[in-house]
Amino acid sequence: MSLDSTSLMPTAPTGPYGSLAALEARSISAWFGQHKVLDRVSLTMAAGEVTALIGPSGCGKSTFLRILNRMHELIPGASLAGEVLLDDQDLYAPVRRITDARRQVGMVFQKPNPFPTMSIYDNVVAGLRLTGTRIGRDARDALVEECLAKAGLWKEVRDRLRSPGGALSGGQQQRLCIARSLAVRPRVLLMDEPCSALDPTSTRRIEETIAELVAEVTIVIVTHNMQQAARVSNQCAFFLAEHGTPGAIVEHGPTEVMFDSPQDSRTYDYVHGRFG
Ligand SMILES: Nc1ncnc2c1ncn2[C@@H]1O[C@H](COP(=O)(O)OP(=O)(O)OP(=O)(O)O)[C@@H](O)[C@H]1O
Repeated sequence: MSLDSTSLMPTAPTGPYGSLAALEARSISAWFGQHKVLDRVSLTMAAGEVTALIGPSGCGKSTFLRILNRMHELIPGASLAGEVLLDDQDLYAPVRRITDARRQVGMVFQKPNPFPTMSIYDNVVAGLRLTGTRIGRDARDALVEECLAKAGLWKEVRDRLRSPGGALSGGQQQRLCIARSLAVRPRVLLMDEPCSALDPTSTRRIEETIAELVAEVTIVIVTHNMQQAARVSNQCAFFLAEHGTPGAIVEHGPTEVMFDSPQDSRTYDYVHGRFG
């Protein structure tokens, strides 16, 4: 597949976004009990870019993503080795609180998961309570509008902010989840197949939102949709777990190169739909 003129691939920002952060994974290995599922994976996810993680089912993409915001360690029996650095600071340093790591590295999941009975407004600010952030009413109102606007949802919900989040369509719920993630001002946003439960129109809107958001937050997205990886990402990393071995990165680089002239024939075969 070649990249075409419909690409939404954003360019790295040149604007006044001083807080853009790079995320670097160094030699990450992961286990569930005795089962090793990732083997020494290293990847730098550049500030102000969208990095897509691609590869067949079961090669460890979601596990890798969960390690990037310290969710992996919550799973009973799960363990890991290696380092994750957010702007050169160790995310797993003993002095760093886990809630702080999650605030700085947010996550949007495959299935939209707003609090269904909570209002749209309260959904957006729900993360503030969890992180113990206190702000006044006016600032809160402004934050809700800002985050809903950034998630591309403000115009659709501005007149019904007190309606329950669960009353929105699937695509709107996913954009509400993006707004909720943004409200705590993360420096990195992880997205685990955020469009796989959505129709093509909602998918397109989320992709447009990603293209706009990357000006202020570094994005890492797992996707099985190669057209989507081509449209939204600047960089791609191809994961593979061959013949029962733990997942590893075969190749990574600029998306255009990964699709048009990768070094490894397995990368070419995968992105062109020949397996997986
Ligand atoms: N909670 C868990 N307990 C035990 N094993 C797990 C758990 N979660 C994932 N695994 C195993 O870890 C390996 C990697 O799974 P993971 O979900 O990270 O892969 P993936 O590439 O994201 O797959 P998919 O594309 O299907 O989501 C698989 O062998 C899977 O069975």
